[in-house]
Amino acid sequence: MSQQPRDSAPLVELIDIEKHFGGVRAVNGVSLDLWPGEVVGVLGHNGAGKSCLMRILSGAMAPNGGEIRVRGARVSLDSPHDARAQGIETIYQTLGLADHLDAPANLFLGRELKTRFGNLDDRRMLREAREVLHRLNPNFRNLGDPVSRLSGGQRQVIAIARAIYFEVKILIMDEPTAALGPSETAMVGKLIRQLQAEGIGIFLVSHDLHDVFDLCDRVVVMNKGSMVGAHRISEVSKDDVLSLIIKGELPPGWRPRHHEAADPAAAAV
Ligand SMILES: Nc1ncnc2c1ncn2[C@@H]1O[C@H](COP(=O)(O)OP(=O)(O)OP(=O)(O)O)[C@@H](O)[C@H]1O
Repeated sequence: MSQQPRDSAPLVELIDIEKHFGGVRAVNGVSLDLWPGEVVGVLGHNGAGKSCLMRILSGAMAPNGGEIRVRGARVSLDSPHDARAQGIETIYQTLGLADHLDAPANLFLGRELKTRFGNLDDRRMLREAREVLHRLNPNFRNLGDPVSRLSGGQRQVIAIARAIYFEVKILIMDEPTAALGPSETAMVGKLIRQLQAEGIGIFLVSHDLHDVFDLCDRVVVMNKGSMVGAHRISEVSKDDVLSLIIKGELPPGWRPRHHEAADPAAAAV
């Protein structure tokens, strides 16, 4: 879990974000921040507004209102390109990999390295891909195979490597373990902790409470477009979070669990 001191600016602040579709308030005045080295779980039923909020942060959807600040400065994220320029990258559940291409080609897809003569620099892309993939997983093999032949876990490694290579600061991960078996889920968990140790902030959109309690420092819960809870993971139980997801409120008489006092960052939430 993150033990980063909280004396710097947040990596990102979403302030009073609004998104409407006709009468549907998909995102209703949501404010949320993310700090370096922090993993924040974003939870909620289908239709709660998680995807819309994350799509707004990834530049894929324009909000109707609100403000986004990256490292303290107000930004306008009019496209995924704008978001990437701010160090914000999204790994969707589908991973966005081109199945017929190999790992290096996928890592550099759309951002290929060129020689000084303007040709594709395949040798350098292979060398750099090998370096970053092996840093994440020393057992990564089959760099020349189309990624369709790789396991779900290896495919996740490529998607994460792509983010790391391009120096992402804020990573949005959409259900990263939904399609994985137990050992690959554990490997992705290890990767997430590695990213966290490098100071990357992660929004983890998930329906899996086990993953959330295993990996996240904080959890935010959305219900019908509104944020109904934002808690350090140490102060809530799974039942508390389920109550927020289902009823939009904590159980009657709720009190924070007490062992969060051991976490020095807790006081700053
Ligand atoms: N392009 C769109 N046009 C109209 N309504 C939309 C659009 N995108 C989302 N919505 C509506 O906005 C609300 C929030 O949807 P959103 O996809 O953000 O929920 P979610 O919490 O991500 O759900 P899921 O877990 O199913 O992805 C829903 O009522 C949804 O029907």
